[in-house]
Amino acid sequence: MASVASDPLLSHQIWHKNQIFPSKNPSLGFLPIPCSGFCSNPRRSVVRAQTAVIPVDSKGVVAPPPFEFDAVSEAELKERGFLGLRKTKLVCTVGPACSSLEQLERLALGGMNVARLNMCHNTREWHRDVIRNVKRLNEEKGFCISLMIDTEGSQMHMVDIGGASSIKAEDGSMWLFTTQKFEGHRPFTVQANYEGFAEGIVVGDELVIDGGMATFEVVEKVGSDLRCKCTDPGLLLPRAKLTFWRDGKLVGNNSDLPTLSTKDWADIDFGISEGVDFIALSFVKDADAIKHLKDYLSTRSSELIRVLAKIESLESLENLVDIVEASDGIMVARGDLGVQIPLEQIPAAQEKITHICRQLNKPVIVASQLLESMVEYPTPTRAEVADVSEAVRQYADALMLSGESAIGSYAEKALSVLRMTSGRMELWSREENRQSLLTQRQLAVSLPDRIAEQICNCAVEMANNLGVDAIFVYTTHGLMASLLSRNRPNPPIFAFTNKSSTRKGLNLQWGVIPFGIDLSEDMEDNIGKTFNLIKTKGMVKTGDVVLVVSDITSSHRIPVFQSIQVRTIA
Ligand SMILES: Nc1ncnc2c1ncn2[C@@H]1O[C@H](COP(=O)(O)OP(=O)(O)O)[C@@H](O)[C@H]1O
Ligand SMILES: C=C(OP(=O)(O)O)C(=O)O
Ligand SMILES: [K+]
Ligand SMILES: [Mg+2]
Repeated sequence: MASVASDPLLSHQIWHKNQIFPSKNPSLGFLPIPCSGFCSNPRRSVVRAQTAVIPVDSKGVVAPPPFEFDAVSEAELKERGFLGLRKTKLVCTVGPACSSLEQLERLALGGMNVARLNMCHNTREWHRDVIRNVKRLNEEKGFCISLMIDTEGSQMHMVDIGGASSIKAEDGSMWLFTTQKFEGHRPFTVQANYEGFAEGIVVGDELVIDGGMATFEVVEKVGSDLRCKCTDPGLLLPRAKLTFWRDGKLVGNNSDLPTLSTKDWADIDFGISEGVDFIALSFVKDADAIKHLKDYLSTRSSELIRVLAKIESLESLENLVDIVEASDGIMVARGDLGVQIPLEQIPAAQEKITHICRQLNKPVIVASQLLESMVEYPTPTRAEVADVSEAVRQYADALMLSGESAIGSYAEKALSVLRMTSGRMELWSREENRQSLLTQRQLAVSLPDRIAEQICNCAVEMANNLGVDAIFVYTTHGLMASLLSRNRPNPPIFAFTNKSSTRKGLNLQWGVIPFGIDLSEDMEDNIGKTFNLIKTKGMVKTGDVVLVVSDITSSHRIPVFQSIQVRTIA
């Protein structure tokens, strides 16, 4: 079994500055683990990952790999032991600052599990190149990075401001908010993107820019335009969001805007044709849009594409449980949520959303402004580190970088802050045995599903009590793996699946390391085969103790449907 002393996280109780921050002393590394292999800058890499060997036959034809694993998890396991494996998953938004093959590779080595493409920005051709780069890295270098597209959605916002990066609105200044189209910039005039933006708005209403960057009062309606006086000075940024408030409540026409615009559907078709793994739906209002998109995907794509609902509007909060039930996962999109609800309500909303997701067994991503200052600066604020820690303490499945990776100067470093901070908080939660404090409501209704759920709950209790090194689960659609993950066990969950979409989907789930492998009907055969492969790769060794959970039909001679076994690696 992995001893405490062999676990770098456990044996180094004191947070060492050089784990995140580059030392001024060049002899002290950026990270505790030196880099070898294909990373060019040793100060920037996290783990040694070896290039996967793709079998090629005598005619040069590439054979399907018999066993797909994640080179980064493999390296992390060898370096840090079972308990040192990171459980919280990391999502990076890919933008111009990190889109080259080399930059993506560095993010992959830094622990990126999912690459997110925000379809609000850039062209489809640009996104296609990124998708192909990520797939190439997966194939050639043995990474397991899933791909997510995030729809633009419909929202009221200002259009560009004639190329300016911002405009100052002074206290008491008068402005026209208009739907007229014009090129360039006109003083004290702002173009809104949506013709009906002023419908239902009355004199005296408050117009808030970007959730509080500046505030105006509506003083006159001029046709479909609004004349407004600045009451709280501030900055207007390109595409700044517009919301109207009356008596402390949101008013206006956002709800008339479709969840999926024509452009969104075209982006979704693009995602299907490029074979993405997740589609994140912006400004979801209710479960209907999710169901509609899932139906559409089931007829258009042979592989399962998972649909994530972004909770970023008042309406989505009102229909939260239905939305969580209908979707394959959730993103707490705090950027726009902070435009639609008062900022001080976001922490409670986040905690509630993460809790409901765990109860309903859906993965949840906490997103936006986690390390916002790192877009410009090489160190995070203490408050940002505390925010990241809080999301990990709440057992969110994943954390997301937005501008920090898309346009920031310190993408890899921001990723390493997420990695080190989450590792630290996971260790603390284990030491405090915090997962046992969380009671779970029963999910399943049918007897087979209830059995699966109970097996997973018991398996995790056993795994924690026995202190096993790892949990192995054999799963076709990922249900058993996700039910194990839901219990947030101490040991890592190695999930073996024969479906590529299951492997990429499980990538977003807390504590799950997915492997691709051919599974047979014979469970003993599967167990023997995976033990051998994992041992050959040096990921387990003789004497390691593994708790094995399976839900795949065994051979006709021994029809085992679900089982828990504790095995020692021979
Ligand atoms: N594909 C891209 N091309 C260009 N810029 C991008 C891209 N993706 C993201 N960005 C930039 O990164 C910033 C942060 O990304 P994100 O949070 O996803 O978007 P937004 O700020 O629009 O909500 C964006 O404001 C945008 O400036
Ligand atoms: C993640 C978010 O969505 P987007 O970046 O697409 O606005 C958000 O609003 O927090
Ligand atoms: K978006
Ligand atoms: Mg948003």
